[in-house]
Amino acid sequence: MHNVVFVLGPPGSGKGTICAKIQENLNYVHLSAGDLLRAERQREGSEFGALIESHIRNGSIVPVEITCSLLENAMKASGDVKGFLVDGFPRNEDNLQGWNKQMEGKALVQFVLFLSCPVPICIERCLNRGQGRTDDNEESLKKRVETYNHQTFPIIEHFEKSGLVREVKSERSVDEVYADVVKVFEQDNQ
Ligand SMILES: Nc1ncnc2c1ncn2[C@@H]1O[C@H](COP(=O)(O)OP(=O)(O)OP(=O)(O)O)[C@@H](O)[C@H]1O
Ligand SMILES: Nc1ccn([C@H]2C[C@H](O)[C@@H](COP(=O)(O)O)O2)c(=O)n1
Ligand SMILES: [Mg+2]
Repeated sequence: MHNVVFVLGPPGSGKGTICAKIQENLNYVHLSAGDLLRAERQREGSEFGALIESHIRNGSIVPVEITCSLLENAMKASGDVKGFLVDGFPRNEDNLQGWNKQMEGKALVQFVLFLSCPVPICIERCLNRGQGRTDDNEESLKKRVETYNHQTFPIIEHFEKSGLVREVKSERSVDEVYADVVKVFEQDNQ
């Protein structure tokens, strides 16, 4: 049974940055759904490359059959670990239903780490990110924020109903955000 922490928040809220620090210090394995999709997009012979690129540019969400299989394969390849940080997933109802169907009996969701951050700050961070992403531009970001507000935030509200959400405000410095994230993991592991 894989232990899983979902990490959600608007684009640019710091999910990847914080997950990298958790992986380094708290023995969780960071799986970014976005990174896995970008790798699949580039994979020689992938039948999904064009589809993935179109969704990424459009800020829309790739069908869960593709994303969830990439996540499950990555978990299987990681062997026996303390747990997984599943970054940027589930991002919509299709993701959630697909996860429940494919991962039933295989994964236990400990909690959802929600990095909340005002959208203008998020957009500024993405525009200054400098990683050459095809979706770090005004047009894609507008659509990504729309997707977050209308499709992803309802998923956070779904988990909130079960008391699984741990919100950390992430407009502060990385160190301040991370200090509070460590407290969340410490409280959960008590
Ligand atoms: N607390 C912070 N303060 C200032 N800059 C930050 C903070 N956290 C992350 N950043 C910077 O903001 C940018 C976006 O961070 P990151 O890639 O971690 O966000 P994300 O939530 O994974 O975004 P996306 O959903 O687009 O992948 C990066 O350039 C990162 O260095
Ligand atoms: N569950 C997911 C996660 C990501 N994607 C696509 C669409 C996102 O805008 C893009 C980038 O994700 P990020 O690196 O910003 O977390 O990847 C998706 O379709 N489904
Ligand atoms: Mg990210």
